[in-house]
Amino acid sequence: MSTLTIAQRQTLLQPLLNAGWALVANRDAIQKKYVFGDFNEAFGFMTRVALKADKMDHHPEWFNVYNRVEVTLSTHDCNGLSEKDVTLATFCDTAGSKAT
Ligand SMILES: C[C@H](O)[C@H](O)[C@H]1CNC2=NC(N)=NC(=O)C2=N1
Repeated sequence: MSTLTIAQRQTLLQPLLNAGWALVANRDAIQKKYVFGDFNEAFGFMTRVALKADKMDHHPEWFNVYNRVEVTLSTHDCNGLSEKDVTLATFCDTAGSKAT
C-alpha cells in the first residue's frame, strides 16, 4: 500500500474535502467531525464503521463524547493517506448520513 499520488489527491481527496473532511496539520491525514442527535446515533455510526474497518483491516483513529464523533484517517503502514483512507472516509459519510 502506497500513499496517494498528487493526481489521486486531486481526484480522490478533493470530493472528501468538499464533503467536510479536512487535512490534519503537520500530518498526512484527514479528519471529520460528526454531530448526531444523541449518543445512541453516534454509537450506531461507530458500530457500522467499526465493522467495515475490521473487514477492511483498516482502522480509524477516533474520539467520541456523547453525540460527537471525530474521525481521523491515515494509513500507518505507509505513514500517510492511501486509497484505504478514501474508501473508509466514503463509507463514513454514508454511515453517518444522519449527522447534522
Ligand atoms: C496487522 C494489521 O493488518 C495492520 O496493522 C493494519 C491494521 N489496521 C490499520 N489501520 C490503519 N489506519 N492503518 C494501517 O496501516 C493498518 N494496518
